[in-house]
Amino acid sequence: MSDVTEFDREQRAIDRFYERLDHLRLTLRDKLAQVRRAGPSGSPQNRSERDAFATMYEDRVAHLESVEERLCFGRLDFDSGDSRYVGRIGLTDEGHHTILTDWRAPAAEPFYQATAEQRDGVWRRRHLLTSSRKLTGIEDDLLDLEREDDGKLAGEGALMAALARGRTEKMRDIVSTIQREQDRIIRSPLAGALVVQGGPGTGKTAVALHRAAYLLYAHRSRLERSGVLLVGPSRTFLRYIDQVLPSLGETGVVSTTIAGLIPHLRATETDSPLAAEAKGSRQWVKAIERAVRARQRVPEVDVPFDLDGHGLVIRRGDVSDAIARARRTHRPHNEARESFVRDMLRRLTDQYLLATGQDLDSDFRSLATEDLRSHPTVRRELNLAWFPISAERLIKDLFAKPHRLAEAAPFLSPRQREALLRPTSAGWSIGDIPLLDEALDLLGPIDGSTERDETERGRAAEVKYARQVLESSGAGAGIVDAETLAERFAESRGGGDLAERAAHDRSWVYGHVVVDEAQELSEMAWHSLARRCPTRSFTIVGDVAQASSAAGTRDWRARLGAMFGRHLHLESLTVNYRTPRLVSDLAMSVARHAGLPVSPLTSARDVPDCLEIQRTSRGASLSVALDSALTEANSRSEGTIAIVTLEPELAAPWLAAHADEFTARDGKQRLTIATPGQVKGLEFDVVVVHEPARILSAGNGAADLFVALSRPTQRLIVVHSDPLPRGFSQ
Ligand SMILES: Nc1ncnc2c1ncn2[C@@H]1O[C@H](COP(=O)(O)OP(=O)(O)OP(=O)(O)O)[C@@H](O)[C@H]1O
Repeated sequence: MSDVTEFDREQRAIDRFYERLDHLRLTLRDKLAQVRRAGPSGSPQNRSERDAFATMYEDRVAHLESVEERLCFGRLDFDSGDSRYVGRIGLTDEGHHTILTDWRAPAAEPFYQATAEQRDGVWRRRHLLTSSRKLTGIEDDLLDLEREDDGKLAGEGALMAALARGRTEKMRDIVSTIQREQDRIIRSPLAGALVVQGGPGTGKTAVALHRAAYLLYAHRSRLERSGVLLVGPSRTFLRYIDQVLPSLGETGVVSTTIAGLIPHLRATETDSPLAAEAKGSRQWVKAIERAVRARQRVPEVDVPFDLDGHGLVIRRGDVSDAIARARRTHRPHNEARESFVRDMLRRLTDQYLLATGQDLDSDFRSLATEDLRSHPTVRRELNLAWFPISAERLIKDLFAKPHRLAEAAPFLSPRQREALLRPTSAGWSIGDIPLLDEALDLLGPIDGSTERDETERGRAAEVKYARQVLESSGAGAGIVDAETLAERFAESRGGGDLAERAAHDRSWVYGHVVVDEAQELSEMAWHSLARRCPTRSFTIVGDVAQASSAAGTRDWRARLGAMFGRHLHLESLTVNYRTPRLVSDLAMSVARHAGLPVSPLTSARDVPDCLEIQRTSRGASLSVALDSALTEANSRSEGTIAIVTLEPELAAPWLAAHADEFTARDGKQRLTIATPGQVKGLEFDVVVVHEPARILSAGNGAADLFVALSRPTQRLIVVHSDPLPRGFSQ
């Protein structure tokens, strides 16, 4: 279907979209220039207003810049004779008629959903392949002629071209080739928790990111202000995916790791599997509460002391009452301490005034209270009764002092307790982060200031101010509402954009949370995330067969059932878009032999010569693996290569000596040498797996080997001197 006239006609349509895009860009740039030309003069209100509009225009220009590639990628032809073009964004002509439909709009849905069985009035789906602004190919799915298309891939040519492309260090969007089963997940309702289980390469990450973009489009007013939180397994992974959402025109997503949930801390240590499992239990919610309560203590006996020659007593009964009253405020420990101290000082002041024969409302009352506040015995005893403490100190003490751990966490076995003990000087691990998070919530900041209240007060003030600006100037009418303008004001005052501010505010409440590689999360990590999204609107993607953390899960319902109840929905993805069939079958065979709970998986494509197994003599396998990577680099001008080994540090000197040979034309490194844990979620054109049997027998064995074997998009090379694990030949 690519005769010249048809081709020309489509090229003309594409030209028109770019013309319109250029026009929009120009208009916005003009507006931006006008705002900037106004310069830094005028009242502070005028300046803020101008800054706010400038930032908004800049954002919109950036958005329009980001849709340059594959602006339009599809067309739908209906039985009615109508046709509709589908692209990255929606465009209208001068008369405000839609000429290009945003891929996320309901009108674009048939582009991804229509089949010969269920055509939705579509007789032809056309894929437009472009390079820069030029049409390079047309591919048609004729739906009214096709039957029996179950399992068929939509736009197979376009899809295969996308899958065969060499990889870079950044993931790309898949907007033009989203498949039906993926689209259904992307467009699922916002409410509830959607869990997507799928084997390696089934597009879980891609789907999760496109779903975030879809939700921001379909529920813009709800999500724009609260934002979306994206949780990934590592910083490397977050860097790998960081271009996808901007290329879909979305920037309101905060990405982080579990370790990054507490911005000022770094998790540098690795827990033993026993410690990781022990720290993951949800029972820590109660344990931390007990640990906090242990810092609220009634003295064993009454404590007498003397003030100005008058004998006074810190009575156990008073302390006990004051503790109970302070607890009833339901404030965090460090904040409620103020109530406790105030209450105790009031009681002691009464005692003092009575002892000195003065009225309880004497003028000396406040002086007496101050004397009591600074009395060494009173200070010591009140501190002991209600100890101000930071979250870091609370958790460090728990793991350094066996009696504290035993008191707070009686559910731990002696072996687990032993595995958790460590000196206070030790660094943090990922497993500590949710415990610290819980402690921060129960303790509050140590100086007693309420960060959350301040943030909220600040935000309300911004909105009020923005409303006044809009009312007084009328400038924003129809373009921006007060809340959006308030966000801009906050930005122009150096507060950073929404994503930035949310990322630095532990108490930020998100409208939706997307979790990738979710099988790794412990119960406590889920508890931390639930706090950040009380509406429990989640997209959760992962593969239980790839779970390598001892605190991770192999059963979604068992792990998440209590948290989401009947709002938990399970979906699955079954087509592997990454790995060539032979390699995928090998990875699955090894995983099955190792007893992993693998999901059904079929590969989308075959690639000739995609598997090589090299046996070497003992001691030579690492150098053979390195040489193989070099041979691959020399034989292909582009694409990425990884060596997956338990000993990446041994290869470092070799890599330093050969760095040039792995440098791509654009100066980027093409070779990665990493452990299986470090390549989780990533993919490379060529993967060299070094000594699979050793990977299998190490800590997280089977899952790690499954991850390693399922990373390549083109070719897998296995280098070994130890015998191969079961499942390699069958
Ligand atoms: N519909 C599609 N069109 C084009 N490419 C796709 C499509 N679906 C997935 N892919 C590609 O397949 C590869 C694997 O996708 P992705 O990384 O999202 O898989 P995954 O399920 O998260 O894998 P893993 O569990 O191994 O982390 C990526 O390169 C992705 O772009």
